[in-house]
Order: sequence, then structure tokens, then C-alpha cells
Amino acid sequence: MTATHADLWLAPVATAPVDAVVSLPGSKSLTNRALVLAALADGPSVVRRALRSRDTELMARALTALGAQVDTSGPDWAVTPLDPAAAAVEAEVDCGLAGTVMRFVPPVAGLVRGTVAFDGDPHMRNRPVGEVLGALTALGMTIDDGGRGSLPFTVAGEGRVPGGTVVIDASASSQFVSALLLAGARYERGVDVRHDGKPIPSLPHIEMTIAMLRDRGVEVDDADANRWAVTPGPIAARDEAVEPDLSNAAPFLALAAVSGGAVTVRDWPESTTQAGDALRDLLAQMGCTVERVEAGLRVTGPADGHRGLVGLDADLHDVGELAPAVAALCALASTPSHLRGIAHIRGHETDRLAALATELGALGADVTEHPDGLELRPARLSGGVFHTYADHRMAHAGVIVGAAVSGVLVEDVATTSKTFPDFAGFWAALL
Ligand SMILES: O=C(O)C1=C[C@@H](OP(=O)(O)O)[C@@H](O)[C@H](O)C1
Ligand SMILES: C=C(OP(=O)(O)O)C(=O)O
Repeated sequence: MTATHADLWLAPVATAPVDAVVSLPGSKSLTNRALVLAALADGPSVVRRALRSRDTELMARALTALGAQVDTSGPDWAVTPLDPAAAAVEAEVDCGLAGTVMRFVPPVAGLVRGTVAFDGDPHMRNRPVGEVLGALTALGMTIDDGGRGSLPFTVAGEGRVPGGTVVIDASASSQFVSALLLAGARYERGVDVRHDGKPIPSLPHIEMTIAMLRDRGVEVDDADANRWAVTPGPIAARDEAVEPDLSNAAPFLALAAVSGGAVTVRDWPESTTQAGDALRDLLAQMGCTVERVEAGLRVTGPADGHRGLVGLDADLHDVGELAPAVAALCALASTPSHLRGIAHIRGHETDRLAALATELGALGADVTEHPDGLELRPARLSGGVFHTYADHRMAHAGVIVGAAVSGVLVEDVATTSKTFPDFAGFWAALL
């Protein structure tokens, strides 16, 4: 991939230990689940402090196209649910590069009458969704995907979905299970999802789905491993605030680590289902001091910054979305690292294992790509172009390295708008 000069952003170097307290935007995963559940709810909802970013705006637009009303004009988004008795729609849904839109919205589309055509960014056609489409067909929906099992596809909604039992292989993405559970209560027989395949990644995200459903009065039976049964019934409307995005806290906490400074993220929840909460443990293992303070969660880096970071040997299967930021820190650490259990992140916004190996390697990192992970050994890094492949978290990895190494040019840093408004401006203001 080549980049024009205008695409390149010189990542600011931390010339002194950073000392900052930051308020981060809301969680993508919580916002998009709250929007879907509000669209299916038994009355109007409010999603307070919603994340305003490309993924959440695409979700709001998708649900609006299906007939819900989502008022995104202020920080708190008011949602009027779908009316299954409404006139038939003829809608187009742009999934962009948002896995949550491509996987969570088709199960909803069966509950409205009309035709809903789904497509997205060019790379989105490579991201897996066939298991969800197959499951929805088995549950009684009509879907035309031209036999591809990927975008583009069309859902012919009938305003009702019979539901029932379905077996899927969710080893490529936890979102396959979340997608079916989120809408399942509104299916006539509910939904009983069984997984058959290699272990499911990102399990905290399924826990998040279940917790949000239960909070809205939906009965979910998860007593057996690899099986989730949702009883048919109403989804209660909610007026609820969204937690800050803890996965997007990764680059900011990493800034404390590489600069030998301290960064506090405000409003870090006491308990949460967000995968990003694992950063507390991962950063402590790498030699940072992690503590809860009155303002939030404070991470203090080693006194000599990234030179004091120790490598990490960790299975990131449950928290794969943290891998790019963690890999950037490992590339800067003073002892070797092995990140394992993350074959599935090859199906994320880009093939993240290949992209990280290529781009960190191009800056001088000593990195080996394995089928399910990365090994990184200490090396002296230097500046250069860091390509991002339309992946917000690749951009995070680039700016983390750039905070420690001068001359890192991050290509298309604006791709961070997928989950964070004006990331580059926010980042530069801290340095
Ligand atoms: O349900 C969700 O909100 C998500 C689930 C995870 O997906 P995978 O299971 O595909 O890793 C995660 O990586 C993604 O960023 C968000
Ligand atoms: C995998 C990710 O996103 P998506 O919701 O598009 O799957 C991510 O944000 O790291």
C-alpha cells in the first residue's frame, strides 16, 4: 500500500513524562448494543453519553432505515423503537467497516416488513458473516447473499421471525452469538444458540450482551458452556449512560507506559463487562503501576519509560481487540514477548497479525508472525511510514510507537474516527 504525503501524520514524540487526566468518549460496544436493544424495546429509550463515531452513526442510520427513530443531535440519543406493524420499508444499510452493524442489524431486519440491502466498505466483504446469515435462515428468515456468505446481501423481512434452535460455529467472532441473542427475545420461539467449533474468542463481549439483555428483563439461560437460550418476550426500554470506552483507553494508558509518566482515565467503572478492563492486569504485568484513584484509573509507567517495560507472555483470546496497542508496547519493551490465541484478529478491520508484523517490522522491530499470534524481541526502532489499512487500532499502535521513536509517520490517522472523534487532536494535545 502506498500513501500520499497528505495521508501521513507525524506522530508527536513524548519528550517528557506525560502527566494527564483524560475523559474518554463512550464505548462502541455498549453504545451499539444499547441502540439495537432500544430499537427493539417496548417504549422510548435514551442512550446517554453515546459514542459519536463512524460505527455508532452507521448503527443509528441503519436502525433509522429500518423504521426506528434515533435523535443523535445531542450527547444523549433518544430512540423510538421500531413498529413491526409499520408500512413495508425498502432500505439500504451501509455497514462501513463496523462488525457490530454487519452482524447485529440483519437479525433485526427480519422483524420489519420489507427489503433491506446490506453492503459496506470494500474490506467489509472479506469479514466473516456467513454463519449469522445461515443461522437466520434456519430461524425462518429469507436472505439472499448470492451464495457467498458475505456482503452484499439482502434480507426480506416479514415482520416476524419464527426463531428456535440453531447450531453455529462462532470461532471466528463472538459477534455471531451476540447478534442472535440481541434480537432473539423478539422471535416467536425465542432463540437457542449452540456453538460447535474451536473456542469462541472475545467471550467478555458475549457476557456484555447477556448482561444488557438481563438488565432489560430478558431471560437468558447460559448455564451450559457453548449454549445460550433466550426466552421470547418484551425488551424493556431504558434510560442509561454509556461507560467510557476502555479498549480505546489502551493508547492513552500506553502513553504513560512509554513516556514514564502518569495517565488517569476518568470514570473507569468499578465493575464492567468491557474487555478493555483487562488492561489493568496487562499493563501491571509489563511493569506499570496501576491504581484506582479518586478521579479514575491511573497508570504510571516505569521511571525510564519504555526502556523499563518488560515483555509480555499472554493469551489474548478473550481480549483480541487490545492486541494492536499491546503489540506496540511489546515492540518497545526490553525483554521478549509472545502474544497468543489471537488467530481471529486476522478477520478484524484488517488481518491484524500480518499488518502488525509488517508495520512494526518496517520500523525495525524484531517480530515473528505465527498463525495465532506474534513474538517480539527487543530491538532498536527507527522512524518511517506506519500503514494503517483503514484500521483504527493499527493507528493506535502507530502513535504509541511514535510517542517513543521520532519520525513515525502514521498513514491515514483519520481512520481512528471509526470509534473515536478527533483522535489525533486529542492525542496531540497530551504531548
Ligand atoms: O461485540 C462486540 O462489540 C465486539 C466483539 C469483539 O469481536 P470479535 O469477537 O470478532 O473479536 C471485539 O473484538 C469487537 O471489537 C467488538
Ligand atoms: C474488531 C473491532 O471492531 P468491529 O466491531 O468492527 O468488529 C475492533 O474495534 O477492534
